[in-house]
Amino acid sequence: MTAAFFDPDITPEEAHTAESDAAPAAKRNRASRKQKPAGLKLAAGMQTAAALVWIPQAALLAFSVGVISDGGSTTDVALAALAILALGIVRAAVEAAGGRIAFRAARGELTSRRNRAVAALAARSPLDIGRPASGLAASVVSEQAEAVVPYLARFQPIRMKASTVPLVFFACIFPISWVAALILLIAAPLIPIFMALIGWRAKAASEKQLAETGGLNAFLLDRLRGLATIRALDAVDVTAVRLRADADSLRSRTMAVLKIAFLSSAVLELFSALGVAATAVYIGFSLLGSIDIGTWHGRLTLTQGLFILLLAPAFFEPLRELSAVWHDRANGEAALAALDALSSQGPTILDGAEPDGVKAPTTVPSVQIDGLVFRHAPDLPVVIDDLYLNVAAGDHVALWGASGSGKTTILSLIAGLAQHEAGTIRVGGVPLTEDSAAALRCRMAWIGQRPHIFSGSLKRNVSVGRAGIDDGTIEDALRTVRLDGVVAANEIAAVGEGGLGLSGGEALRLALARVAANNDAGIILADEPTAHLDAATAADVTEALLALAKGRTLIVATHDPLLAARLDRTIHLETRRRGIAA
Ligand SMILES: Nc1ncnc2c1ncn2[C@@H]1O[C@H](COP(=O)(O)OP(=O)(O)OP(=O)(O)O)[C@@H](O)[C@H]1O
Repeated sequence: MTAAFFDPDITPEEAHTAESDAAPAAKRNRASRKQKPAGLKLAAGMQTAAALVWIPQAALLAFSVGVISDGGSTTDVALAALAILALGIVRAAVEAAGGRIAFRAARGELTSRRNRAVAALAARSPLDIGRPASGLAASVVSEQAEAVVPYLARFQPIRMKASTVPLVFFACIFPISWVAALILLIAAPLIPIFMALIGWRAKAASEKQLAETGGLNAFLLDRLRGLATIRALDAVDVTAVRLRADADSLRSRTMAVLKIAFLSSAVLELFSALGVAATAVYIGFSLLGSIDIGTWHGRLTLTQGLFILLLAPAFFEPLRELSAVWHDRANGEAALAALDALSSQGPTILDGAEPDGVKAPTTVPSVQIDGLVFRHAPDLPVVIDDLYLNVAAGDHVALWGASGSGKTTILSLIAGLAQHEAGTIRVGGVPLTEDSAAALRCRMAWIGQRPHIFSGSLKRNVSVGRAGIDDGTIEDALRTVRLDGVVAANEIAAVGEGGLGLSGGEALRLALARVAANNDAGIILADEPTAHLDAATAADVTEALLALAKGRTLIVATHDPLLAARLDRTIHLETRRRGIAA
């Protein structure tokens, strides 16, 4: 059993992924999250090498034109033409292979960061009020995270290209003409300077836009869940106005990001066009004989001039590509930061990084609590203070106390859903620790006040993705809780989201069926199972629960005197802090 069993916002599939590496992933440090995938370096190297192939191509092209202008025939340049073609093919192949490697590496990196974020979310304690809103988490993990791929697959290789290729081209041009080299040298640095200035603004704008998107998603999901309440309180218009305002704000943030993206492209096009034009003017006048400075030896020849002219646009090409992907960087870094924020540590459930092979008790477990102390956060007062509790194997007990006395908290602590501050909890004699929690939780079943029902068939709702639960077991479980006649178990969409189509009592019986299908659960933890039910339905649920609890340990937090009276004993909790030895 994992946190996902208790967490309505995590699907069984996510739970399965998260289960394997929840805690270790959550504990990885920030530095490791900043590492870039290894394949990207290779891809960047290949794309840079492909760009440099243009140098011999340009040299051969200039040489061929020079030969023809000196009266040579096309056969004199046939070999050069073939070499240009061959180099072109090599260049295209290397570039395509580099692109493919970069894309694969980026997708792999995104998948592992997504898994890390989902694992960290699954490991967060359900008692943690600082957990990210479900809509925000869903938006970051599914939608915003996609911005990581273009950032890693395009921006990273192009950045390497932009920092290498112009320097090599400069080194090729400088020995021929220092004036042409000087023109490029003056035009080139202006581009990164302006790009950096614009980039800072772009990143800030992009972060704001992503935050706004996440906020809007969280708001939307929250309000959709509470649609009935909103209607009942006649707050539809207010909600619509707020939604419209949020959507407007998102629109203006998106436009701000786009404005900056267009501005950065315009700046770059301007400087690269000026650089190429100035080089062309210089070479043109040099060839016409109007200018005879700028070369190291004599006047510029046609071959030399053409070679420089062919290299000049290619000199700016990587910088132009950099501009095209510049806002990928802003979006990508903002998405990485958002994923990292989801993966950041908060209060977690007990779930060890490397279970040390602790064996859960094979017989029906007892629960023994000694000197338990718990607070929800370091700056909050203690909720459970020095609690002693002894529940023998097979015992059925009620936790009784005023609202706020800590009944739900105690059940959560027994299930290891939060870390206690002091004291020990033993389940079947095994101390509940990071290492033993996962194994011990496999022996527990939880019935919450409002069990989360997933949209889909009853069968899927009973099995919730757990391995080893076959159709026969599910049908038996539904029969045990007398749900078999309510809706067809196999029907794909038998139940709507949040249990739509089931009454409150039926939803609770469905939660009981989940327990009935779990033969390993030696302890049942039930949190106010009869709350919100009418007397007849509460009696039904009580009967079903008691039938299910035969031969198992049962701890029920309840305010229901009829339910408490049916259990072996009642443990009274004082409101606030002090527990009673039981
Ligand atoms: N996630 C949380 N973060 C901070 N404080 C919390 C959190 N959950 C509960 N509390 C506080 O802890 C105390 C105990 O809450 P708990 O839900 O365990 O009480 P309870 O006895 O189950 O109440 P009820 O009978 O109303 O369900 C309460 O004062 C409550 O305000």
